[in-house]
Amino acid sequence: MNTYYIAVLAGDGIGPEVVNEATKVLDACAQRFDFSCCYRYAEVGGAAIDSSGNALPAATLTACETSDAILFGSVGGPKWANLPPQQQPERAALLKLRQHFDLFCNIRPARWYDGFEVLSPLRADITAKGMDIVCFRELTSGIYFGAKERSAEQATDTQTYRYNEVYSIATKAFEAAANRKGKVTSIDKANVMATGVLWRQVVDDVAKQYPHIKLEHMYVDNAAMQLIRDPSQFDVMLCDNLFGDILSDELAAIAGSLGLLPSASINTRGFGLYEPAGGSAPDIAGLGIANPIAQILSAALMLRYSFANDDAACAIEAGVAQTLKQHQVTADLTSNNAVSTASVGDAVARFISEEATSWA
Ligand SMILES: NC(=O)C1=CN([C@@H]2O[C@H](COP(=O)(O)OP(=O)(O)OC[C@H]3O[C@@H](n4cnc5c(N)ncnc54)[C@H](O)[C@@H]3O)[C@@H](O)[C@H]2O)C=CC1
Ligand SMILES: CC(C)CC(=O)C(=O)O
Ligand SMILES: [Mg+2]
Repeated sequence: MNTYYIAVLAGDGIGPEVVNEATKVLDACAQRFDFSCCYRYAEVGGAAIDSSGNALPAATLTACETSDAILFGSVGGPKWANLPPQQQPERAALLKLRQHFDLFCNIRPARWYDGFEVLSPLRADITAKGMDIVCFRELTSGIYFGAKERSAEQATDTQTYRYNEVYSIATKAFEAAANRKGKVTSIDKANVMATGVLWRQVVDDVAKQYPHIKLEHMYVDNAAMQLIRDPSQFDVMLCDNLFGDILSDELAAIAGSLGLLPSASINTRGFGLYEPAGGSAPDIAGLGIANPIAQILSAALMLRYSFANDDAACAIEAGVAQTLKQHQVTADLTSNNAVSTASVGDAVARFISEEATSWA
């Protein structure tokens, strides 16, 4: 029987609540698909600052380095927002982990689900019903990692992209498109940014190796508008670090909620960190109402990308679709009869256990 070694870093805000549901679902999968999970729980983010003064303690890094994958909740919140920038949980823990493990490739799939009431006005628009998009975001370079300066009078962030960095993420996007609808939309701001011009040139170079893939370039401002106007026109979106961060929250809103959007951040060796696209949601933390689906679907991506267990990943995704269809949804997706975070996790886990025979 395979054992999957997983570092579990729940972090702050809703992190612990939703991570708990993801491990519940993983345990149901382990029983059904005959593997075992060895969890290495470790502190990260604001919680780690509070207990040890360090957002990414050495023991946490060791837990990650000795595991096959990281299941990550979220970090940050108002309690730590006034720390010096280098010590804040988002930079000192999350960006550091992304950089340490070279997790250059961030994958955020966003799709339309049936069956729950529409709170987002975008969901009322029939065009959103065709949405099935995967966003490939460059994750370890660009403006988040460039040199920064700040004085009382001015502040500077620097964006640098190297040919190889763009090449690597673009190749991942084209590979994905070859197994999907065969279209890549590359997002940039080449009309005003030097990095945008380089980005476009490199993507054109990569495209030459994929003659059957349709490539279109789109400026980011137009992309933000086109997504709302007609998300079904997109298949694979290819973005730099900043634009991918922003547009993926938009994807989540079109799908219905930030609580639906998972992410995989992987390196060339298949090692990955799996986390919801959203943050620690301090406004709802501790209330038992956070949507755990983004975290649960992130666990599915972990099974697919780090453990090559597509059957178990598909079972989770089917369980999520079924749970949404049966209107077992948290308050972000309905104005009446919302269920708790734990109830959604229970419903997905039950589906995996009870529908086990049909997945044999
Ligand atoms: N990967 C990470 O750890 C990230 C951390 N953050 C940090 O999280 C903190 C809060 O940031 P915000 O800008 O408020 O963004 P956020 O993503 O935490 O929340 C934005 C809105 O979406 C809602 N939301 C998010 N996830 C949800 C879920 N699973 N179920 C239901 N509703 C959900 C929140 O309640 C809030 O109204 C900040 O410290 C920020 O830096 C933000 C993004 C990513
Ligand atoms: C620290 C932030 C860059 C995290 C975030 O917003 C994201 O990865 O989507
Ligand atoms: Mg973000």
